Amino acid sequence: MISVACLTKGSTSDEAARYLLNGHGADIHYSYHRLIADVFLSTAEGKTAYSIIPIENTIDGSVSLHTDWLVDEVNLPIQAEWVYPSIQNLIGDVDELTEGGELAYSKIVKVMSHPVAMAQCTQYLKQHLPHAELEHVSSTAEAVRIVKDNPGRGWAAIGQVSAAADNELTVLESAVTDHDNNFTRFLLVGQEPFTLRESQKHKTSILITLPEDYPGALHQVLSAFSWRRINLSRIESRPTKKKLGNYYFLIDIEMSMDTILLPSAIAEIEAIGCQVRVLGSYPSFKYSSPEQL
Ligand SMILES: O=C(O)C(=O)Cc1ccccc1
Repeated sequence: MISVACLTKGSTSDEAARYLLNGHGADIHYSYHRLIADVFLSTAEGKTAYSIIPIENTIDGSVSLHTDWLVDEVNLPIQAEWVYPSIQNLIGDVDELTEGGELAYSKIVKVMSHPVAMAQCTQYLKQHLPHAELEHVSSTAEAVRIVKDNPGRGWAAIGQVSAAADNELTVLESAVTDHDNNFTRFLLVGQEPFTLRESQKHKTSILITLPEDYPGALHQVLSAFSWRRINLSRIESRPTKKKLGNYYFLIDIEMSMDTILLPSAIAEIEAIGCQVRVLGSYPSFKYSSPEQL
């Protein structure tokens, strides 16, 4: 049995998790949490083998809060990454929010969702629901549950079809996301390597803190990769939170730690006085169809 911690049942994370994990003959047990902090802590405290973390979005970029948790609060290696299309829908009570069989935008006074899902629907909300109050909650599934628990108030949620069904609500308008190619990158974190399926691609994520007294250190870091022709797929700076103006760099590398090249690049970077922390070396899965990665 593989135990997995995830945001609320019916959340985008839940659907993405099922896409990666189900259908491989393994017995998966999900434990659901309202807050991403509790998703992380479940595995950090050894209650579950893995946690599912949404980490980056096509529209919004990095989910900073989750990145910070991964870096500052827990020490859980990344064991897999995959992308999943996060298509959101407008959900509510069909009797309350329609008129003559048509969706009545004017009846909606408040829309609730997870901030990332809300950001994915910015244009839609501006165009159709400029009058509605927007409220961020801990997940799309939580938004749908709150709408269900507050009938007659003109509230709607942005979330997943399965959450609408679980709460006996209706998808009033489907695919309200502004862009069709809306993908979210998810991470599977935990102590054990992920072996459920084979991947074509492997990645390594590292965190680099530059020495303060070494001008041009970032340039040196990048050149350690470039002359070895090692491809980087992401570089992002985040404040260290220890001193104003101090940053670390999060770098995703399209190569496994099992190669000779990558450890030697890291050794070169350490030699100039950088601190390097490997966040994980892991298989990367590409979304290809609803059935298969
Ligand atoms: O709120 C959810 O359903 C989540 O799982 C977080 C999220 C929201 C939007 C895109 C990806 C993940």
